[in-house]
Amino acid sequence: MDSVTKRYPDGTVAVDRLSLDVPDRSITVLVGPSGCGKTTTLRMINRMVEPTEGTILLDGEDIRRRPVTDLRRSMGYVIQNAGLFPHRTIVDNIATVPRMLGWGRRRARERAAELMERVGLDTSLAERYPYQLSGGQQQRVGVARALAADPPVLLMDEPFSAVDPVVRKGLQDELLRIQEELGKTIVFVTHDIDEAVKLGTMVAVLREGGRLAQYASPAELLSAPADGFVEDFLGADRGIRRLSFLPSAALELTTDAVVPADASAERIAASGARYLLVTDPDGRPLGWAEPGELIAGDISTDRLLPPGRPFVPGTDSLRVALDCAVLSPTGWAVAVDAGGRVTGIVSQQAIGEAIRAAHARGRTDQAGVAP
Ligand SMILES: Nc1ncnc2c1ncn2[C@@H]1O[C@H](COP(=O)(O)OP(=O)(O)OP(=O)(O)O)[C@@H](O)[C@H]1O
Repeated sequence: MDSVTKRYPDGTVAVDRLSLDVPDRSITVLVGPSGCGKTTTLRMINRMVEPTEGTILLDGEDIRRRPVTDLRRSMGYVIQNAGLFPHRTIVDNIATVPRMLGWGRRRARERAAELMERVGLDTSLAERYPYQLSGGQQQRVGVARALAADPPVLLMDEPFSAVDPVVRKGLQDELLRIQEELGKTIVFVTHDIDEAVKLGTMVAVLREGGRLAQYASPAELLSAPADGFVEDFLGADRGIRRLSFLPSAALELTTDAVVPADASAERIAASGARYLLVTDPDGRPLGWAEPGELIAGDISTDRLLPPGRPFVPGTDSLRVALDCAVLSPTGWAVAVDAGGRVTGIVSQQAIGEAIRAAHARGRTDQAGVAP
């Protein structure tokens, strides 16, 4: 998208010289306050709105050179409240585009059933009408319908805004999974920065007047907002949210204070730690105790403090590790492997040091300083 401007006939400049390079097979999110031109931008991509100036290229070709019907067929479109046809059943809603493309009824219905499964809908809902589905289910139908003809591009305009936070999280997770499986190029509009940061490979923050404030990856956005507008828009806790993009794999774990429930008196005394983490015979965490409270060979679990939520280094972020440490009754986070067996513990202080080190590395990387 190269220096694209949309001026509506009444003079409103909805989008002002917007240039964006949308990467293939990833999710690009357009985010910003109400009226900043997100929907207009999205609709210029499928030519529901024609730009006043500038060019939009798809695979290097100016979209104005493609017949509109052809262009739209290569782009699934999902809107808020799904926009389903109320008098058609779910399966017929999903099969709409394949039928328009001349597919036989049976093949189109089979495709619809396959897509229902893909978006997490029970196929027993196929013969219902949209009003007989919950908002979240309708949104899933909307996604399935947009995917029906297997378009390479999906345009999504606030698709999950009308559902409650729990359903919304489920829909977001589902979209990330679908994207990973199908490798679609998705342009996603939202006014919710948390949704943008969660879903986006790249995030374009727009400001009033349809101007681009910043175009960056979520991690870059949170660590280096371009200006005060972006910083305000990101909200107060961006420091913590940024930790979601830092891995916990490099945390240094210690096992000195990890003891099995049948530990000897020498082992208990040898740790020298203020708190010991007691594990069961399989190595799973049972709870915390002070060494003086433990009787060798007879550690009764009902006297232990709860172990707290564990984290999995390599899978979980530093944000999760820090959260585990903050919630732990001892201030130490418990690290486990995929099977839930303790691999070590790490203190809040050590996590704090790892965060500082990661930030320092980030600053060096941004400055482009050679080691
Ligand atoms: N058909 C139109 N004619 C005139 N002005 C319009 C038209 N459509 C949109 N606008 C104006 O263009 C600006 C951008 O609108 P747009 O819908 O693209 O914003 P948005 O960021 O998607 O907003 P929201 O989050 O509220 O949906 C707004 O000021 C809007 O009032």
